[in-house]
Amino acid sequence: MIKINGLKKIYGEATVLNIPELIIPKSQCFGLVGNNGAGKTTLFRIMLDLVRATEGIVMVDEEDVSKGEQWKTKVGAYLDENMLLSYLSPEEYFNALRKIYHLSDQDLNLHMEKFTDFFNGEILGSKKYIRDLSKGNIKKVGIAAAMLGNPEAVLLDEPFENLDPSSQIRLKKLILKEKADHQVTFLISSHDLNHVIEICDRIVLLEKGQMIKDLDEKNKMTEELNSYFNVG
Ligand SMILES: Nc1ncnc2c1ncn2[C@@H]1O[C@H](COP(=O)(O)OP(=O)(O)OP(=O)(O)O)[C@@H](O)[C@H]1O
Repeated sequence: MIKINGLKKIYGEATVLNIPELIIPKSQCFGLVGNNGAGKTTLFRIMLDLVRATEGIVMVDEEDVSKGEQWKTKVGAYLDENMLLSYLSPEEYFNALRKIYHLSDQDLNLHMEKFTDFFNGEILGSKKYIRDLSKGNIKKVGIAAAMLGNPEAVLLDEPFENLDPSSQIRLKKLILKEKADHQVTFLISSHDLNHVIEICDRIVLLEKGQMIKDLDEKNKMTEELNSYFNVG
């Protein structure tokens, strides 16, 4: 379970995030939406202790992420290309992660098998370094890496961006299957309302760092989000 309390991030005079309380239970597929600059990436970065909050606390299973290390074995994430070792081939990268997570070759092979359709024959055996893959294929490496090591929660920033339509559909299936089979909690930020509405149990709408909607009824998500984003 992820708990946020009194979280604020202030840059100079600007408060870019202000979340009094947010609790994300185990196995929830949590969608985060909001216009450019709303604070989605900042929230994810603070949750992963990549950026320090000005005030407040993020807890993963009762552990403050800015103080402990144990949570790192429970959380996988892909925010951007900076999280990868782009000078490695995908195989070399996955194998390095396999060693970090103390997985066997067989564990890694089983994990890779889950991504066969998603990779579409373009990732493994491509004889390319990660940096030389297309943007969409780099994203696929990052997403597969985020799900390696049996994390309890996976944070994905704009996972559908740069993916072709078939890959977007395959990713939605992968997320739903991981959630159903292993009760993985997913936190997904996206500008694609249709995708998040389809797969998320709950969607929070951020505006200028504030949570202005917290929606958990499927039939209301479409109406509420369309009316908010319809700039007509
Ligand atoms: N290092 C920084 N210094 C100053 N301001 C920053 C810094 N990092 C982020 N911000 C500001 O924080 C606000 C939130 O940015 P953030 O990237 O979290 O938004 P976002 O919702 O992820 O946007 P997008 O949809 O465009 O990716 C923006 O106004 C941004 O300019």
